[in-house]
Amino acid sequence: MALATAPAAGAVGILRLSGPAALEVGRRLAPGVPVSPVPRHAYLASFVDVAGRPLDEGLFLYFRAPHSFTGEDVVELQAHGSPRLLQLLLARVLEDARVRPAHAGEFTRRAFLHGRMDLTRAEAVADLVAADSEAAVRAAAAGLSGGLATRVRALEEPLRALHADLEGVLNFPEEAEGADEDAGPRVAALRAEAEALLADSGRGRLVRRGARVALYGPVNAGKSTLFNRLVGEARALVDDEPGTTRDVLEARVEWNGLALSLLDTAGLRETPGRVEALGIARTREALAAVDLALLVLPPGASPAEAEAWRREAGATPVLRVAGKCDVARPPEDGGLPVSGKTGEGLEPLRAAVLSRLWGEGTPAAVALVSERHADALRRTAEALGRAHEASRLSTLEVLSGEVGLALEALGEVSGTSASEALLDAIFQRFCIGK
Ligand SMILES: Nc1nc2c(c(=O)[nH]1)N(C=O)[C@@H](CNc1ccc(C(=O)N[C@@H](CCC(=O)O)C(=O)O)cc1)CN2
Repeated sequence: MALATAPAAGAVGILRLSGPAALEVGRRLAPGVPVSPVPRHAYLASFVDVAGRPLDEGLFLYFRAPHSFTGEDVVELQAHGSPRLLQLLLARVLEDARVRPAHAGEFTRRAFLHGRMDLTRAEAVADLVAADSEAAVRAAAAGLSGGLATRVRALEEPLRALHADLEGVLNFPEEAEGADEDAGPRVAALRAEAEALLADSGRGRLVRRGARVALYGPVNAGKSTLFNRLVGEARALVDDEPGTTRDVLEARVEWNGLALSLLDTAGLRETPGRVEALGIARTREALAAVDLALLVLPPGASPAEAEAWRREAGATPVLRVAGKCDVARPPEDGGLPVSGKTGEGLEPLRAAVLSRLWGEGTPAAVALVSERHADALRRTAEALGRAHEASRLSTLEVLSGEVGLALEALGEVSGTSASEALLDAIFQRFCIGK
C-alpha cells in the first residue's frame, strides 16, 4: 500500500493497494462497491471512516491479477488530493494487519518479480519519473516499451543457446557431437553485438544527465553576450571592462529536446601561457568536466593563439567560435562566425553543438544504455573476448566457462541473473509508491 501521487495538495490523490487482500481491504473503505467488482471499471464510491461517515467521494478501481501493473490484485482509491484526507485514508487502510506501507519501488519490483517486465523496463519507469528534458522523456518511454529489452534479448538468447551447445558437448559428447564447431564465429558475432550496445552508452549519459558545454577563451571575446543570447536572458554580467565574469556561471537550456548546461567561464587575461590566477583554475576545472568546450576568440586572433587556447581544453573536444562577427568577419578557417550582440550565427552554432555532442540525427526515441547497463555489457564483452581466445587456444571447458560468465553478466542487464543486492540497489532509487 502507498500513495501513488505526490504528497502535496493536488486535484486527485491516489492510494494504491497491491496483493491478494487488496480487494477486501479496499472495500472496507468503500463498502458501496460490489463484492466482485468488474475489473478495470471505475466505480464512483463513498470512502468512509471507521464509523461509516463519509470522508470523500472518489473513484474505486480494481485490477484482477495478473492483469495489473504489479501482476497482483490491485485496488486504487482515487480521492480528492488533500494531503490530510489522504493521511486519514492511509491510516484507515493500515489498521488492517494485512497491510503495510510499500518500500521505494516495490510496486515496480513486484511487476518485475512477476515477470510483467524485465529489469530494463523497470528501470525505464524510474527514468521516466525522473526525466527532465524531452529527450529524457522520449528515451525513457522507448525503454518502457521494450526498446532496450528487445536488443538485450536478441543478444541473450543466442548466447544462452551457445552456452547450452557447449555444455551439451562437454556433458554428452556423443549426442551433441559437432555442436561446438562454429563456436569461434558465434562468440565473435555476439561480442560485436555487445560492443555495439555498449557504444550507445555515451548517448545515454548525455540524455540522462544533460550535456555540459562551457564557453571559454580570452577576455572580451564576447563570451558573456553570447552566453546570454544562448540562454535567452541576461544572466551573465556584461561589461566592456575586461575580466567582468570572475566566476563560472551555469544555466540550463533545452535544444532539440536535449538538456544542456551551459557554463560561462571567466575570460582569461593573458595568453594561456601566463594566465590570470583568479579564474584560470576554475576554468580549467570546468573545462575538464564538460562534454564540449566552445572556444570563443575575438576578431583578429592568430592561428597560433587559437592553437594555444585549444590546448587549454586538454582532452575535452573543442568547437571554435569567432565572436563579435558583427565587428569583423573571421577568415575562412577562423571558426563559426557568431555575434551575441546581433544574434547572427546562433542557429548554426546550436546545430554544430548538437552535432558534435550527438552525431547524426536528433536525440529522438532511442532506448538508452545506462551506466549500470554499460558496466555489465563491458563485462559481457570482456568475457566474450576471453571466450574467443579460448576457442582458438584453450579447452572447451574454459571456453564454456567464459561464455557462462558472459551470460551471467548480461543477465544483470535484463534481470535474468540479478542478485537480491542488485535489485535492492536498483529499486532504492525509485520513489515510494512507484
Ligand atoms: N491510475 C493509475 N495511473 C497510472 C498507473 C497506475 O498504476 N494507476 N501506472 C502505473 O504506475 C502507469 C500505467 N501503467 C500500467 C501498466 C499496466 C497496467 C495493467 O493493468 N496491465 C494489464 C492489462 C493490460 C491491458 O489491458 O492492455 C496487463 O498488463 O495485463 C496498468 C497500468 C501510469 N498511470
